[in-house]
Amino acid sequence: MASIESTNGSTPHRLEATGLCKAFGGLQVTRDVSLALPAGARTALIGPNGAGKTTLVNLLGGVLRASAGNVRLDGEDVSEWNPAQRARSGIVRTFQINRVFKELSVHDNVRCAVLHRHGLARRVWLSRSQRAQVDAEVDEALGSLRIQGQARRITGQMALGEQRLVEIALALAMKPRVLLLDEPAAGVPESESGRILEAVERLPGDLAVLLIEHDMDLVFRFARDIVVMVQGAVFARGTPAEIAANEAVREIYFGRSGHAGGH
Ligand SMILES: Nc1ncnc2c1ncn2[C@@H]1O[C@H](COP(=O)(O)OP(=O)(O)OP(=O)(O)O)[C@@H](O)[C@H]1O
Repeated sequence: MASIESTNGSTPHRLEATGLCKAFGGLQVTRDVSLALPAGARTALIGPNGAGKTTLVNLLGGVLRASAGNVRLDGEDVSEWNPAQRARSGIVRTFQINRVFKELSVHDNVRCAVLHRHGLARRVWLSRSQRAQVDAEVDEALGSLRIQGQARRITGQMALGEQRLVEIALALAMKPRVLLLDEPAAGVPESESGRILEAVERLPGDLAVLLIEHDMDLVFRFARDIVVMVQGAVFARGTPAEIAANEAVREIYFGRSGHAGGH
């Protein structure tokens, strides 16, 4: 795709949301939110329960339509695109809940995603070169998370933390330009969350990643930028050090003696 320059003449951001608004009935849950993720972004979105994080991810991924504002991918306006169109173009998300096929092997789960991306999901027969290409892409997705050794395991028999890695592998098999990681550590026992952190730390360098997460250890170890949402609006943004030192964030979000101060 040709590079489309933003209005100030610079290279466009991978993902740029401008002035997003959303209401459910009379409840305004997204208030004029703007967010820019350059290539290689490692941004965490945090905020108390009900702050509007999931709604924002749904607006970025196309599950919800904004009542105002727009979303651009590498400069192209994708605001009217549905989730499938956005995913095919590179805005890929994982979900808080498990979306893997539990009865399939890890390899076959990821293979489904690769076939889907190539429009081959309904094909009964693949040529030898298509099979080789699909298998190579499955190996690449598993390899980038270092779970190629688990390829033959039945996904439903794996620990929850390992299943989350399979989910991230499914997302990587879609060849994302922007990855929206929705609470990858949710429900995962602490003993396994280290593996999730290792995996997200190894994501491809040029991928723009937005992590929504309540686990502050993961957030502060992963993020180079943090966006804090409160009541549907961006309350603060900055580096982890800036957010940790932000007294208003500590009071509103973490509580006076909150966790952020410890990092
Ligand atoms: N489909 C919906 N209809 C009505 N209200 C909704 C809907 N989805 C979300 N909300 C409301 O919008 C607000 C923001 O919810 P959202 O799930 O985006 O917050 P969140 O920051 O992701 O919370 P959590 O951290 O608990 O997941 C909440 O008050 C929620 O009740």
